[in-house]
Amino acid sequence: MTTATVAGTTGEDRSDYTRDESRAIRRRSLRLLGSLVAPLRWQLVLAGVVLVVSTALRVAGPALIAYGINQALPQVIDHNDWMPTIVIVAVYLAAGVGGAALIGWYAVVAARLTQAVMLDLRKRIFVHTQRLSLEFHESYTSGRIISRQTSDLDSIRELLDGGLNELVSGVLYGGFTLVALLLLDWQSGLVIVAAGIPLFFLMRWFYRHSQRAYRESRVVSAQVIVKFVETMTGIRAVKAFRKEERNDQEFGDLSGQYRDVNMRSLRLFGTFEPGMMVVSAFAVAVVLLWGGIRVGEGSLLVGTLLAAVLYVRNFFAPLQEIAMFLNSYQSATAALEKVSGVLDEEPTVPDPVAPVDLWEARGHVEFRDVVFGYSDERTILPHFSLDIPAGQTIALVGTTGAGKSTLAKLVSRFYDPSAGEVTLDGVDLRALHPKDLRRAIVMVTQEAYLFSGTVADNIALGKPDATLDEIRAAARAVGADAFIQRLPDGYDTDVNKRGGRVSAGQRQLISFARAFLADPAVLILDEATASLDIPSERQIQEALQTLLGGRTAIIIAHRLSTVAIADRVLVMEHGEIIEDDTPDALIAGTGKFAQLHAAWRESLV
Ligand SMILES: Nc1ncnc2c1ncn2[C@@H]1O[C@H](COP(=O)(O)OP(=O)(O)OP(=O)(O)O)[C@@H](O)[C@H]1O
Repeated sequence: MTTATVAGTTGEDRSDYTRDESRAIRRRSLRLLGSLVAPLRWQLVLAGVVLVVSTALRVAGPALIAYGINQALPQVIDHNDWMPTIVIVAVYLAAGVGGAALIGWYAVVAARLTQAVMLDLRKRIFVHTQRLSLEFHESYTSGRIISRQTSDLDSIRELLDGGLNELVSGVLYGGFTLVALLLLDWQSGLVIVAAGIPLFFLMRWFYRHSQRAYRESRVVSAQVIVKFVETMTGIRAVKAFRKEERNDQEFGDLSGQYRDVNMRSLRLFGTFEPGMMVVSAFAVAVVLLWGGIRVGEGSLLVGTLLAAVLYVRNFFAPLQEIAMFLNSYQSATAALEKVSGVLDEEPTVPDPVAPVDLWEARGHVEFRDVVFGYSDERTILPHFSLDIPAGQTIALVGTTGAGKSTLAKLVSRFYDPSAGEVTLDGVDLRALHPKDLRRAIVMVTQEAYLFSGTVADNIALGKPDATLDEIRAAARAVGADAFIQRLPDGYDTDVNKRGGRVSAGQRQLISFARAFLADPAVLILDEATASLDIPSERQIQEALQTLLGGRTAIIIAHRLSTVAIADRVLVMEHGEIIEDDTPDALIAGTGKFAQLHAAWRESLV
């Protein structure tokens, strides 16, 4: 089981994991890797066989040279017999060309495997993060998600593309070389075995230190991306509040930190690689010296000594590659840890296992003794009950932070209550299939987000199979048709192109058309008309009347003028309803709403 302190994305920004936490994270990463390669196992086996055969052919080279010098050459010198030499040369060539061809084939197979794994992982991250609940996205910034999808995936690809191949082929090559050397001249083979001791310690030292450095590097790299994305997405606020200089400073600090962490890991590499070269030089020197003495004594043939020297050198060459692997491995495991954390997150509003059918909702919404808080520390709605009959229009008013948007989020099931239930036509929202829920309940938010594409595409979001006539009818109903007609390409205007840019009020109208087309039983409206000028507000009030007709509506009313179209007004404070009546009755009374209304009327004169 995953340790709670590092479950999912918890503790993601730390780099000081305990042994148990490290183990839990490693297990999670391996599980992910396993699930990625499982469907490709037969291709992996094929790649493995190709690699073993090609490595064996490559390792045969020095042994063939030794044979040629020791056995075939004397035949030429003593008997002018070229046959053995020709045979050896032919075999040597065949092994070389065969090994090269197989390596070429292996490279293609391995690349195909890598691309398959990357495709799967990329899609999984997208599908999964999109599925995660709003709660996750509200705390895990988009910058961090971008960093998972970009730099982390790149590190993993680098590992699979280069590193892993190098490790497997390096280990195989080293192993085969050692066996060949032991068979050819066991005394030289022992030199390699002895060199293994300092090599082991050197590798362990490098691995331990670089693991930490790479983890830190991933954390800081994500912070750099988060800062960048946050600044660019909030560029209007940045400019409005002249935050540029402070941002420059903060971004500069983070980038400097990123450079320092990278320098640290590169410096480790700067000690590790020369260390290996020294061990390699000593090993070759010892084999050459000891072999030379034995050749002098007549107990070793020159060809064997040459092959032994070649083998020792060849043995160390892939070790450099393995060091490269450790480098990309550290970076990729740190990335894999983060990615596996995101993929381990579960939606906090899970889909029902056995959904209740609700094809045609009437729109009766009820809060039954609901308790809700965004965290355990603070309750926003303490024992909240509310009954909204089908077809009623509710206006929610109240001080800022009273819990109006929270109510809306619960009705949309962006969150689930911690106790009690929210029902639609008597069915707990948790039991509804997401498709039924989204068809029955639509929330129009303040931001009225437009996706890239045409105006028609944006309206059609409400009903993907809508015809252009339906789209136009919806736009006409909410009074959006006139301005859309005036856009450069009418309904086909690209909203992201300069000429297609629409104003805040027009955006709001497009999102009304979208909701009208969706025709939900329950419409929630986070009504943000505060920024609109009076003519467009009037236009929007008219659009609202059309939009709300014949359905249950919950309007978070920021402007008291909206309240007039409601059947019922709820005044909220600290997560409770303090007044609940028709607008006229409330205005005639002496309560909070009457005071608010009186103050508002005065402000109009
Ligand atoms: N995602 C969140 N995480 C934690 N707390 C939150 C979150 N969203 C809102 N809150 C808190 O819940 C309380 C109710 O917020 P809510 O947005 O429902 O108020 P509201 O009545 O809609 O306010 P406003 O009129 O300003 O939009 C506030 O105290 C707010 O700090």
